[in-house]
Amino acid sequence: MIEFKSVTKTYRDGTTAVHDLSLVIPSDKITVIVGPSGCGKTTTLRMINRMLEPTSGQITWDRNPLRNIRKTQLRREMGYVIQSGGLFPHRTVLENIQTVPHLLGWKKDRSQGRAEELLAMVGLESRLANRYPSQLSGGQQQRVGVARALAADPRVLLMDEPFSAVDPVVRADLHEQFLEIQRQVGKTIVMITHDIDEAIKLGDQIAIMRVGGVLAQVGSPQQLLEEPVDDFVAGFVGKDRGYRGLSFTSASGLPLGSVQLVRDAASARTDAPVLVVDENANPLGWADRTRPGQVQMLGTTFEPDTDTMRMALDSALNSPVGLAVAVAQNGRFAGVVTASQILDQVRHLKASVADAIAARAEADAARVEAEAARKEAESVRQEASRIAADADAEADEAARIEAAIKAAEEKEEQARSAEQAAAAKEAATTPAPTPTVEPEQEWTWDPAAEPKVGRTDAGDAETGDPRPGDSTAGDSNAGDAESHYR
Ligand SMILES: Nc1ncnc2c1ncn2[C@@H]1O[C@H](COP(=O)(O)OP(=O)(O)OP(=O)(O)O)[C@@H](O)[C@H]1O
Repeated sequence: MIEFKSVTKTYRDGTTAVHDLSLVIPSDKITVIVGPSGCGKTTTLRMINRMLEPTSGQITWDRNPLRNIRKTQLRREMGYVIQSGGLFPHRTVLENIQTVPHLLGWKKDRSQGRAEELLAMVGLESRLANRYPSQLSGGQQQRVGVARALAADPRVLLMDEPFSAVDPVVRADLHEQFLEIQRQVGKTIVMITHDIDEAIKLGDQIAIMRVGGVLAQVGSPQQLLEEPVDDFVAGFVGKDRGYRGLSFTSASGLPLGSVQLVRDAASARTDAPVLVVDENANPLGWADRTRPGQVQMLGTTFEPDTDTMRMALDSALNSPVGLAVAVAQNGRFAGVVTASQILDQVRHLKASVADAIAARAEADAARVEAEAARKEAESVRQEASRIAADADAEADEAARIEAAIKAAEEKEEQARSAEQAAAAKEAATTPAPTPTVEPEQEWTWDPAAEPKVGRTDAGDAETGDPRPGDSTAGDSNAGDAESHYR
């Protein structure tokens, strides 16, 4: 697999030939790069064998950056075919084909054997082996170019407009041959063309580029025909893309009807179409209604299991009675179908394709929504775990503070105990202080306030309080008075 990752190529004069190209070229398949003149096709191709280096981005081959692979090694493992073959004019056909084996130091016998083998593979007669390129037709030169590119059995084949210099008939022939070779060798092929028909015919995958070196769409031929992403692609794949699209739809689901079969056209006795068949029920032609006993041409037949709707429609349109004749693999008559039945089927399939596309679009939208929801959930989860981490940190901090408070209280308690112990010690060693006598409170006597009952001259009977002015009180009861008024 070759992968372009956001590759841009800007030439020294400031021309951006390829802009931010991301493209996967799968192994063992044909990828065709197609687009109008100057859209960057050749620049893209030349970056694959490092004839040009990207200005930015990266190209990998089986996940290895191309930058890490030596150019000489790269070019041995990648065959390169250009317009008109690009053959060396002073070397014969065989010598041209042996170019890379010669560079690799193969023994003469081996490289000559390989060249002869390839000559046959590309459909050239051995008598052409010693001719020079100028003695070959354009198509023959092109075949030699392909043979030369395949000589050292490279893993990748890069082809820059390989079939553009030959006429349409030769080109169609070369296409068939090329597809047959690919069936045999199964290389990873990257081909450039500006011809969308060629791209549709040959490509497993087509990359359409627009001027400015921007990839417009990549997909299978059928995808491009049925689901062009925009007007540029729709315009590029052509106005008759609906009809061409039939080439990718199998004829297997067509409803097949029956007709009368006869061995002898003369035995046809009805105005309805009658098919003349041989002893194995292989169709021969239609009984001619206007000339009894004569057989009208059959036109083309189709095999529902292997042929396409386009072939079935061709068969119906070419039929003198308007019926396409379906045959089994062994050629036996299988049934008939009209052009309008074929078109009904096509409309039905198109509606299913449209439904499938709509369903896919809905599924894509749901996937995008689910992805957004997943991202949202992820960010909420991250936020929650951040909050939890903060809460943990706060709890740690609170525990630290609590421990500090406790430690401080313990210290205070210790200090208090130490103070008390010190005070007790001091008290034990200090003599007891002499009790101090408080000065007597001044007393004024208010005779009006004195109660009238229970009073004796000796003092207050109830309280025992001495009367002020009692001259003996201060002398004989001095201790009691002190404790009383204190
Ligand atoms: N060496 C160069 N220096 C400056 N600009 C270049 C150089 N080579 C190509 N270009 C420009 O880069 C752009 C892409 O060229 P490129 O040859 O890759 O396109 P292309 O699609 O292969 O064209 P075409 O189909 O005509 O061969 C064009 O505008 C071309 O003029």
